[in-house]
Amino acid sequence: MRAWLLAPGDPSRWKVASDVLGSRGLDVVAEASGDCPGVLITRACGRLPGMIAELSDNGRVRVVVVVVGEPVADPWELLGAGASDVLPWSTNGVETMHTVAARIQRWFQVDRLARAGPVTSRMVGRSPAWMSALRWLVEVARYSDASVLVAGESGTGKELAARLIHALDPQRAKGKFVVVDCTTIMESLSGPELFGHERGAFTGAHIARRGAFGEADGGVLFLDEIGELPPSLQPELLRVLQERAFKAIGSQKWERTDFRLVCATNQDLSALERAGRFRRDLLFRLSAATVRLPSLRERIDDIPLLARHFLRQLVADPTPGLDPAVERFLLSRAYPGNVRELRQLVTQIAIRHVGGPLITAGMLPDEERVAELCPAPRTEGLAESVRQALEDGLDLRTLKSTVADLAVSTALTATGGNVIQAAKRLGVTARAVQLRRAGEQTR
Ligand SMILES: Nc1ncnc2c1ncn2[C@@H]1O[C@H](COP(=O)(O)OP(=O)(O)OP(=O)(O)O)[C@@H](O)[C@H]1O
Repeated sequence: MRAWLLAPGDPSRWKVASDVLGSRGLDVVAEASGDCPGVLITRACGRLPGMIAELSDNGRVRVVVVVVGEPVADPWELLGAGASDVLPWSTNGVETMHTVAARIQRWFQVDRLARAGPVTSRMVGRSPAWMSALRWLVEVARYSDASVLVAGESGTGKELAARLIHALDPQRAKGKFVVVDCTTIMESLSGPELFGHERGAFTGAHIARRGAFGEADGGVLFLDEIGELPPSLQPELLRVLQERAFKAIGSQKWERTDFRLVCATNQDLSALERAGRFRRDLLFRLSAATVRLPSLRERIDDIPLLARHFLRQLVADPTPGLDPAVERFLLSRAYPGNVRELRQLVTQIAIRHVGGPLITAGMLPDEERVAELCPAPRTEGLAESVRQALEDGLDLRTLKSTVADLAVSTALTATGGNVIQAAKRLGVTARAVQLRRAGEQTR
């Protein structure tokens, strides 16, 4: 376990810190490196956010910042710049450095699980956006018992993530994983799916049934589409979470239950809360830890990897490879349905494969092939914007430059800030992207 340690202009603190880290089994190097986590010990100053952004490669490398002297006024600024944690240097630093060492050791454990665990390997991906979500997921699942809110667009793998939390939770893995889709819960019957019911509790209740709260005892209760939970059931859920007990419908008896709650949503729950459609106290309770799964747009590097993974599942040995043209095609598509949509597309392609070592362009579904052969750029919206801009008096030069700025910033957002990928998408050099971005920032 290697970690770098910097304490600019402060050799005595560097020595104390390196002794503690060394005593905890960390191999300390005195030069920053992108290959391992690091520690920066420094006084707070205006240049600190910039330094952190550089050392952490904008959050890709984990860096603990230990601040000497006055506490930093705004630790959020440092976290925003990419620091993984910000701690004050205690009187002699020893205590602080033990905390730092424990944190770094935890990261190594998390990384090992995220990279190579038999459970995590079900979730495919290696892009920075994906790895950072996965690491956080593993950390939350393994080292806490908190309720987790998994947020992300449709098809990004939220249910898979919830199953991963169950499998990685040392306390709950042996218990059940109980799924309830909140869109199917009926308000009028006060949620028999959740509470269960006694025989004869309502018309049609011919036999007693156990509900999800009882079934999930000792395991994980996964509430999918939590934003759709009927308002009348929201205080009831909160009560069960607080009291860890519930009554089945038609029963007078309290039943104890102890489950871990994992919820998923593709909606903005804070917006629902502001609109009065979701209880604030419940929202706080559910989102003790929030894991946001990236869309496929934010992890396009993972597309070939995912496509091969699905092909392996669908076509038995020998699994065909992807012709470069097919790979290019897969990379060029938009996937509003995210990983699920990619999976469906690969399934359609696999059906057309009748043998041979490669998936070729001819195996793409017909409409996909047509789109590939005669790409028809969608320009209706663009034409309207250009008309509007000309009406507003913009000349061609300004218009061209504005469109180029927009294209670069959109491509950068879509690739999670990856200049090389953005350049590939735009068909220009990485330097051109950097220059335009720098131009934008100085304007
Ligand atoms: N990282 C991944 N690796 C492998 N398969 C994945 C990954 N993410 C998603 N999938 C697959 O994509 C499909 C959709 O995943 P899942 O149902 O978990 O998404 P979701 O976000 O819960 O969707 P929805 O919002 O529509 O409920 C599933 O077949 C799942 O196995």
